[in-house]
Amino acid sequence: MFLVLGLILASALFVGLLIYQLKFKHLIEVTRDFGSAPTLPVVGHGYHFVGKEPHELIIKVRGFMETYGKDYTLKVWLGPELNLLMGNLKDVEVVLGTLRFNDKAGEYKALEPWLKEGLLISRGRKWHKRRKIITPAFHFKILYQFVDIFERESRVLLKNLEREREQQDQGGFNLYDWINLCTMDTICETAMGVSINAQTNKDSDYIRAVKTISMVLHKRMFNIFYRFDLTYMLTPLARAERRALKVLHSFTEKIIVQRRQELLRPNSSTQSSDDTDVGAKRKMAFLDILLQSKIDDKPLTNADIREEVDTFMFEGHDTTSSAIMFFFYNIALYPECQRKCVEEIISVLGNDRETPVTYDLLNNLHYMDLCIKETLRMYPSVPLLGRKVVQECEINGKIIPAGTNIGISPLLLGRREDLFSEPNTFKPERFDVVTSAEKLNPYAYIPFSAGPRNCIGQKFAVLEIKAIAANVLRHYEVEFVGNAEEPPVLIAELILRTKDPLMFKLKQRML
Ligand code: HEM
Repeated sequence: MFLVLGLILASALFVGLLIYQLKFKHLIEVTRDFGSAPTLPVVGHGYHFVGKEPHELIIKVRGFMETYGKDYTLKVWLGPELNLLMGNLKDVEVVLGTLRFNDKAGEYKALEPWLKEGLLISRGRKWHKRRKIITPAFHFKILYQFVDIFERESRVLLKNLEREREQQDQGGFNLYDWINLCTMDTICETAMGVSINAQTNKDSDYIRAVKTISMVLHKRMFNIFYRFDLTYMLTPLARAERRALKVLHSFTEKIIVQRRQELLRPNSSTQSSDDTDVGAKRKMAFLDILLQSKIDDKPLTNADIREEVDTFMFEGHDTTSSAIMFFFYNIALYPECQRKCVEEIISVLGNDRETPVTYDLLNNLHYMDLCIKETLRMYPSVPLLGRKVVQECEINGKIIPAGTNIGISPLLLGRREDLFSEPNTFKPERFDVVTSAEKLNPYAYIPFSAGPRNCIGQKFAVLEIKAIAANVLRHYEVEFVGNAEEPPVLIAELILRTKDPLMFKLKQRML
């Protein structure tokens, strides 16, 4: 009996050692010199994070980087998974500035059921070909006509805000929810050419499904029980996700089929005759461009198009609403900046609040540009970028083993004192290339990432933020309700959030 038990134990030990020898010994050896917090066998650094609230994680990781990071590099073992947080700008440049690190880290996996292999997650040749055909969809001619949609949807937002203003009490109200519905309407119309009227019907199946997916992404990120597919699949949350996905996918699919049929009709209003005509006709949605695109001489299938349209829906609304909310938060805290924004809006758009914003007018809002840049430095909508190392490689003399997840944080970089003076103070002028003495390293300021895999929607996003912010500021003085001395407690999900909603009060502005 004891002999059998002994043999089983010895075999288990032998297998364990063999796995260690084959898989981990090399990893441990080559990464020995990286900075690291105290670690335990098997769980690695995992025990530091167990039982922590989502908002405590940023504080913990930032503290580890400050205490244990070497050359702004920190090693974090989560069980058998090796993660490297990188903050050395030369390393950041290698990772983001080249196509060697084109694969996304494990964190993005939770998005796959919805986005499949859309541009954000795809890699290699597929990513390259898709990026090439999607790039013209962000041509200025296309963006030009989208400003009409930004204008129209921000007017609906104003109606909702006016109702809130009339009812608001001392506690103010949660501005984010309304902005989020507005950006949802905007992206739906620009991506698919249809309106879901989220701002007037926030209980539609589609909106509820998007909210469910956001909740799923949050839980999968922070709850260890939901992290592994095998255990996750059996939970009620996974069932809720499957139901939501059915709603989201069938909605996009239906629109694609309809638009395809419309485009086949002779004299279709969105049909363009040649490549250069992209956007020349009115109301060309991203979807129309994808329907007319070819890869290797073949048109894209409905499934191909769906993953890209769904990617726009995901990347194109929470990111911008997070940025708009933090923009209002900052200019509410710094009334002088709010005053300058309004002064500029009046000088560019005039005194008549009904004058619609246009592409050219928005491009003349230079001070607002600086405020948006500074907002995204302090509160980048995407707080962490992740890449997977496919083959062992060297980055500036550091050996990085295959399988490592590399994390680069626009949030941590944006708050570094050695990169930005007074990093916790809102100073839009630092981005003024004419007057500012601060020299900016392009890899220190990366809210839209950098290099070939940067945000394809950057210009779209800035135009939309400006359109919404300008229309709101023309009508209202924005006031933050809360303790202005205490910075908001942040949660670094896929999109940056605050632990508690930021509350605002609006006052009618006298022009
Ligand atoms: C303030 C708003 C926005 C911010 C801060 C932002 C930021 C980012 C960042 C940091 C990435 C790189 C992600 C990574 O490497 O993991 C990215 C990628 C992407 N963004 Fe944005 N984004 C914004 C708005 C938008 C909008 C409005 C759209 C579409 C209409 C969009 C579409 C995309 C797409 C498709 C990608 C993937 C690009 C690729 O991998 O080739 N984004 N964005």
